[in-house]
Amino acid sequence: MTAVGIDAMEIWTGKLKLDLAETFAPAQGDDPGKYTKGLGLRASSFPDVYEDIVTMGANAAHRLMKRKGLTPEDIGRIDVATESAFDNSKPVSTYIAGCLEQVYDENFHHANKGERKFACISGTQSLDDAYNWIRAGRNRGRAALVIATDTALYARDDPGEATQGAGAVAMLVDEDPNLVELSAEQGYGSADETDFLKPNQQFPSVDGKRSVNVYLARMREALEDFAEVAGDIHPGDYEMIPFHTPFPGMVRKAAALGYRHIVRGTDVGDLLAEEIGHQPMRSDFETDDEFHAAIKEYTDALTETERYQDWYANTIEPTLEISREVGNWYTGSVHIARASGLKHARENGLDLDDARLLVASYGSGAQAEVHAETVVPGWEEEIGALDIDEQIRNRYDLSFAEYEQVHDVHNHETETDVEEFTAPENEFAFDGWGRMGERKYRYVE
Ligand SMILES: CC(=O)CC(=O)SCCNC(=O)CCNC(=O)[C@H](O)C(C)(C)COP(=O)(O)OP(=O)(O)OC[C@H]1O[C@@H](n2cnc3c(N)ncnc32)[C@H](O)[C@@H]1OP(=O)(O)O
Repeated sequence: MTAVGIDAMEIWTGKLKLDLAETFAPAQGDDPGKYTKGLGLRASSFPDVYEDIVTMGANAAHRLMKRKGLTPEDIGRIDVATESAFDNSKPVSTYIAGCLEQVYDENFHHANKGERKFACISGTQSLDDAYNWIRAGRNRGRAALVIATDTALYARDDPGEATQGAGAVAMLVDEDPNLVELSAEQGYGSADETDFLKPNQQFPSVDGKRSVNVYLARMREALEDFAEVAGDIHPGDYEMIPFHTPFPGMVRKAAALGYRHIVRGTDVGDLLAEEIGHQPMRSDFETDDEFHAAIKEYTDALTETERYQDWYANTIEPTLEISREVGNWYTGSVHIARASGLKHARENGLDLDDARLLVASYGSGAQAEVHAETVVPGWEEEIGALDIDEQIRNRYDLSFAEYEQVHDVHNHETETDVEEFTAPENEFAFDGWGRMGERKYRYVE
């Protein structure tokens, strides 16, 4: 079977930065440790006044096409995943194709375009769609462009405000990929949940604490389902595990639960039992409360072991480096986690040729999905082409008063006239409104 997977990717961060410890925490009257240690975040990215989900997605896609020497005729499909769409009918992919057509002689008239919605997991679902389209032999030798783009903004003073972010990830899905090959096996954990939703509103209604528990419950189901189809998982099977990362503290919780689950019945589980005792079993306790207290105590002890901490430092920590600087990008989040892990490996001289990744996606509402990926030779060159560190460094550092203005600029309910903080250059920028209320864009040299 020909390998199908991600051939190349590009990342585009919103060009403004809100420093959470230095700027946001003091204004909120919070201890900076809540952000840096508790949530695990240093900063959030925000779009400048001329940026939105279309410009960020189009800019990421344009860089990708330029670097790979592609023209619109090479692309048979453009799928955009977002939970920040501003139109219930016209998909963002048509806006992005329109932008790209300004800079290419050819057009995308024969490319299938769509928009995927299922909260943050729709980025991964769009990869599935592209994978299936190629596997079905419907691609006529062409590749698919998958773009995950979001402005993850919350209402002012919502607890979620600490985890905001904005950016886009563009991925080229093709046969014989140069980055990762996707596995056919997938595990799902899916249920009708009311934890985070936007019923015809821009900013989410969130039950934050519940959303954390729903994430963990669905992720556990997905892991169990994946093991059913792919076989038992050993902690040594996967070099890295990129998770959906709304904030790194969420992944800290998910990783501990995942590890506890996968070591059961393994040699690693036996060694841990000698050190901290066996995992509590429900049948040993009279009540659920007693059982849950014992599980918490066991998990706390587990995360203190050197064995767990080594595994976490190698398998999880590298995937969180970009996220700590940019916040939650919803649909793009798990894809920056993958890029972050691979970038760390390249910078530290790790040989990941043919290494396996376990990729764990999540979307509120709620669904988790787990699949495996194989890193393919060529990955170092692809990852080495990313300039995300430079983009992160070059962001304009907002004062709190400026942050308040920027939040208003992107709030659909408020009208405010704010000067741009950075100057667009060689990129697409928002250019005002059309006669039917559509957004217009231009390429700025
Ligand atoms: C949205 C998606 O993308 C989909 C999902 O993944 S859903 C799952 C994640 N949910 C979200 O991201 C929803 C949006 N976020 C939120 O609603 C909120 O940010 C939140 C509920 C996650 C946390 O908000 P909060 O209640 O204000 O924070 P709070 O729980 O007090 O503090 C956060 C952490 O910092 C710790 N902390 C607080 N102050 C601290 C300090 N000074 N030093 C160190 N740690 C500190 C807390 O103990 C807590 O850690 P634990 O959860 O491990 O106990």
